[in-house]
Amino acid sequence: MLARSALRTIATPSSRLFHQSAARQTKVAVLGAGGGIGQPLSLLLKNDPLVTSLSLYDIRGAPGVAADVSHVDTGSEVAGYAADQLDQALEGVKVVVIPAGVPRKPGMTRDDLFNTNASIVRDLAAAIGRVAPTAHILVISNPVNSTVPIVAATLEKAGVFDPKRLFGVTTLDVVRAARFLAGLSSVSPAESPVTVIGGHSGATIVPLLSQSEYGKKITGEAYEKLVNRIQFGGDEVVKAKDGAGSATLSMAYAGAKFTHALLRGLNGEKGVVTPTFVKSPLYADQGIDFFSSNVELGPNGVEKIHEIGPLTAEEQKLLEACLPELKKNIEKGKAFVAN
Ligand SMILES: NC(=O)C1=CN([C@@H]2O[C@H](COP(=O)(O)OP(=O)(O)OC[C@H]3O[C@@H](n4cnc5c(N)ncnc54)[C@H](O)[C@@H]3O)[C@@H](O)[C@H]2O)C=CC1
Ligand SMILES: O=C([O-])CC(=O)C(=O)O
Repeated sequence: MLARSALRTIATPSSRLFHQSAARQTKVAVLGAGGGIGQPLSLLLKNDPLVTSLSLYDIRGAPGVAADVSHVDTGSEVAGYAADQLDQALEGVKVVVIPAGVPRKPGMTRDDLFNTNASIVRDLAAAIGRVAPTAHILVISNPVNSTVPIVAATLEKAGVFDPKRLFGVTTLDVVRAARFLAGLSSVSPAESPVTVIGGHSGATIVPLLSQSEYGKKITGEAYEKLVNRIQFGGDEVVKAKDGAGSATLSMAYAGAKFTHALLRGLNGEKGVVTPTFVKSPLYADQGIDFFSSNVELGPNGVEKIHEIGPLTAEEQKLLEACLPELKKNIEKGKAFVAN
């Protein structure tokens, strides 16, 4: 019986194949779905053929967003959940994306968001640990360098932490790097991918331009400017929005892009590699146990953490500036849960 339906799947055209893959029940939840990122992210996930069911939660407005998005004529089912329905929203989910929390205003650092967002993320992580302990968790809420360790420590406390299933979403840095480099090199961003390592804030964002075909051609002042723009791209948007928040649309795009990459890996596709902030052995000997580098995604989440490869003297200097700040951010997150 199983074999016959599998054969039918292979024989059907691609639109049916997507439909048939609905049988896998890849249910994705967005926590913070009513917000500036959450709304366009929900729309983009509704359009992802690998998402078969979408569960939208927020303390405000998620049922309305769900009703709206549910009319889009793609195959997935959509449900919205109100403030007191977090547990229902998490039932049976395989992937949880978290853009819940406050964004920056001009003059603030991401770390200034810690006081508000740390407890939001901790409480959501505790609910995931209770209701959906085997879900893959994608953290967007800032400061990512601290919120990811907060989720890890919360799950650890509950006895359900699996480092293969926790990801800080640093994809926007990768998206910006490719876009900015493409502009300088007069090529399409698809031709100018850049690996970005470290964390997700200012000096902790380390683009490895020397490992990119077009990036290695950028030198001198142009190199300094490009690195600075990648590291402080978030500030560019915060300033332009002038008090109305930070990146939402490009972040929704980046969040949907990373979610799709993870779903491809979970579905067994080989060779899906992208930077993400995970529990990592790369600098653990220096007390830095979370780090973003290229990670291969597979059926269990993190399949393989890649080495960072050869660095130029300039990149080595960037990394030296990154590590102490990243360490402080990680320790702050851990201490919040421990105390
Ligand atoms: N990782 C990254 O690259 C990026 C991260 N961000 C971060 O994403 C977060 C969200 O940004 P925006 O969507 O612009 O903010 P927003 O204020 O527009 O939306 C946040 C949403 O979270 C909801 N929320 C608050 N507490 C909640 C809780 N306990 N449970 C569920 N939902 C809750 C709010 O009701 C709101 O709808 C911020 O922390 C921001 O700094 C933003 C851009 C890029
Ligand atoms: O800059 C911010 O606060 C939001 C963010 O993380 C980004 O755009 O990279």
